[in-house]
Amino acid sequence: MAAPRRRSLWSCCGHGWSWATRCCRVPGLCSSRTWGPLGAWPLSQQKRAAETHFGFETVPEEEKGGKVYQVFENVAKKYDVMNDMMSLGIHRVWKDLLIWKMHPLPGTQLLDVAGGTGDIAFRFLNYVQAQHQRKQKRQLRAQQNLSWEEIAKKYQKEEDPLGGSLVMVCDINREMLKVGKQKAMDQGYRAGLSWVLGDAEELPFDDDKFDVYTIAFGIRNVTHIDQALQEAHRVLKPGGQFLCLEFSQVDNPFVSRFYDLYSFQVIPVLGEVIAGDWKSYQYLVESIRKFPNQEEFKEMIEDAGFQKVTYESLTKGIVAIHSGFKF
Ligand SMILES: COc1cc(O)cc(C/C=C(\C)CC/C=C(\C)CC/C=C(\C)CC/C=C(\C)CC/C=C(\C)CC/C=C(\C)CC/C=C(\C)CC/C=C(\C)CC/C=C(\C)CCC=C(C)C)c1O
Ligand SMILES: C[S@@+](CC[C@H](N)C(=O)[O-])C[C@H]1O[C@@H](n2cnc3c(N)ncnc32)[C@H](O)[C@@H]1O
Repeated sequence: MAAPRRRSLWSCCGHGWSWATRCCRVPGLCSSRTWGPLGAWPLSQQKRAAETHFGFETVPEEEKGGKVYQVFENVAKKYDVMNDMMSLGIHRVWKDLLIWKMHPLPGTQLLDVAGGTGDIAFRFLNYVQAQHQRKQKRQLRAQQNLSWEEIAKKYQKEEDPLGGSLVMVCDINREMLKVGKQKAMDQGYRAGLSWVLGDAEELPFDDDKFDVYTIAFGIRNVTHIDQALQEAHRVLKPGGQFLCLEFSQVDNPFVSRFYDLYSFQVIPVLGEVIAGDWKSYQYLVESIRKFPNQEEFKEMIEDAGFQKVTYESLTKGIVAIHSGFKF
């Protein structure tokens, strides 16, 4: 069932993200004439203008999307190098673990929301390709009368090295997708990969379409997390899996002290030195603190209709992988 559309005071023009050429959430960029000033709405509705957080700042809900957009527009070009520097490469291990947990089989249709510069998508493609090759080799070895040369020939003839797997990277930010597409070209990823501009809160896909939905370090930035979770549930096929990799709550007071020190004293400095952007990295560490802990987020996933919801904390709870199923 499709989730109902929300209506905000500064309502989106309704273009939808699948074809909009401008970001409706960035103030001043939306070309639609359907945007209206607050005064155009009845007073009773104006009073209900909800507030949310943007890091430690309190902002009207309608402003958060634009601010988040600007953060990722600013950091897009330095995003990958920043992640390696800030995490000393640990983010790569966390992302690998997400794919191992998914254990996708050839033929899997994956939707990677807030996919940014494609790290999850590329790992998925590597994994399914390796799985498919292993499967082929096993099948061919079973035909014992074939020589190794014949096996090699058959193996080379195979047209789809992914065994029908597909990954759709969906992100709200044009600049992040641009960097991702360039990376894909440079690294030779072409087959089985598509890029779509879209909002996690209003996904431009039909119901029951994907086997797996992933969101890595993305959901923390979404204004209405409950809405994004409902959308995840809607687009998954029955039996489909939801997987989320996100910062979480550190479970050890000693680690927590150093973690805070490193987060607040080192990360923004690195942001300034490497990306020339202190504020975006200040937002990163603040947004981590505002995100629900492992148990609270588990409940939110259950509230969206997912079943068998579990989580695994990694690196003392610095991040967690949550999993759930649509039945
Ligand atoms: C704008 O929004 C964003 C921008 C982005 O570029 C990325 C994201 C989303 C994030 C990712 C895709 C993941 C990659 C990014 C990060 C991991 C950065 C966020 C980092 C933190 C929240 C801090 C925690 C970092 C780590 C666990 C990575 C490893 C770092 C260290 C071990 C620190 C080493 C640092 C030094 C030696 C420098 C000196 C340190 C100090 C003066 C402070 C004292 C610190 C320590 C003694 C060590 C720190 C200890 C810990 C952090 C605990 C680790 C515990 C265990 C391993 C058990 C995005 O949204
Ligand atoms: C920290 S990056 C994560 C990128 C990638 N998943 C990774 O693990 O490296 C967060 C991404 O979330 C995207 N994002 C933020 N709000 C979004 C929304 N409402 N819908 C879709 N993507 C969103 C940003 O544009 C950004 O690319």
